[in-house]
Amino acid sequence: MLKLDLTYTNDFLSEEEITNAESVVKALHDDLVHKRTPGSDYLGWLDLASRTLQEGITDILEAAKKIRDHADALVVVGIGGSYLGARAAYEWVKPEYYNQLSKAERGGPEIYFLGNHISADAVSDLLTVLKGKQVYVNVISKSGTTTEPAIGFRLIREWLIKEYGEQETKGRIVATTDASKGALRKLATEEGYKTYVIPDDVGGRYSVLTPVGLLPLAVIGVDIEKLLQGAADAEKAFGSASLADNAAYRYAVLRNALYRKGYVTEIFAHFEPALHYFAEWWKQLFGESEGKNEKGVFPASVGYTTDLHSMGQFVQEGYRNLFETFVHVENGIHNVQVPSAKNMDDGLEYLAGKELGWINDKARLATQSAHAEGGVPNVLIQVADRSEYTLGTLFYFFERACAMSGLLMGVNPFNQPGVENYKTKMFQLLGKPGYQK
Ligand SMILES: O=P(O)(O)OC[C@H]1O[C@H](O)[C@H](O)[C@@H](O)[C@@H]1O
Repeated sequence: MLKLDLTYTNDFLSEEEITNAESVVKALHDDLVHKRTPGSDYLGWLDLASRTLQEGITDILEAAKKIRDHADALVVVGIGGSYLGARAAYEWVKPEYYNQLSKAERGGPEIYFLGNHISADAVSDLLTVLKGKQVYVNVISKSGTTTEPAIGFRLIREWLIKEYGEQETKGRIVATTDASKGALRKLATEEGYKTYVIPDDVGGRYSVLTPVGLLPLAVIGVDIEKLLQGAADAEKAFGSASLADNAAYRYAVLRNALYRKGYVTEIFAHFEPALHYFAEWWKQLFGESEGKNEKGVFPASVGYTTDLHSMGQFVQEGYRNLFETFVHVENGIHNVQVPSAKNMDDGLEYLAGKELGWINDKARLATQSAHAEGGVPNVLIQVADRSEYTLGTLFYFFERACAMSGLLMGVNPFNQPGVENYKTKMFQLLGKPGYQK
């Protein structure tokens, strides 16, 4: 399902330093599955995929088909956990220039994201692109009160009303939010929007396999059943208490052991542009889960080989507090060969006829070896391909690993109290009622 290769951590950590954690992991695993951990109200993700498959996804698929049949463009409004999972899966599964393909080639509407910033320029640029298109909106907010998506939604809703009138607009909006609380739930009820519920027991950064991710992904033709199946199978594959059998727990123990040795920054490294937003999703997952009580591994990311020409110097020789986690996709979608061009004199003829995938992989092997030599331990996680199934397994692998890692670190991996501080200060500056100094 997924291979965890520790070849390049062996010089930095002994196997004993990992197996020593066996009994602690067993105890924490017991707490996790019996819902006795800190934040145990947020453990709905543990078996979310298998439960969702059992309950069925017909309603989501039907709603998605309706939008697919009528829309030229879907605008997804959300931030953080209500944004990154869908974006990660879209970019993982679909071609890099999906929106630029013809509708027939795409098989679904274009997709755009809004509400993940407060930039007037970015909003205006999006509205320009939407002109003349049949637009549908999926607004997503668990709390229903987050400033960025609330602003984004106001703007796109006003745009829809101008284009299609009040009545028709209501049929073009789907709201994904809390079952009963929050401003978005209230508005959706008043306006009669179609709605989906984000379960109470699933936090934002663990919500990609709820309607938060499933609806927009189904609209653009991502096979959400396979995505869920991958995660459901991962529930079993990474459900064992034993470190020997559970790669997710092994990875969790490893990053804690490295952390205790001073490797306090983890760089998620990949060699495929399609994984860029997966890395962004991963950063929120680990950053919000662990970064508290003045603890936590700082999650960063790089896209190689691009960043070997920018960050590569630092990783090789800079301040030594780094370790890397490589996620390697074994089989790309396309095969491309280097063409022969004898008159170019660029020293590349020895690679004529070679596959780019093969060259990319040699670059990855060389990077892992060089960085380890430079004092950067690195972990390799190998997955088969860019299929929905594989992605589902990887989402779950990291969720499970993150929960265990945070618990090992002694923090509550399921809250994010620190995020409120900037919000309070911003509300004071904005003059929000009730927030005056
Ligand atoms: O879905 P929402 O309630 O709008 O929240 C969106 C995001 O914003 C917050 O401030 C949190 O830090 C995130 O954990 C959350 O995913």
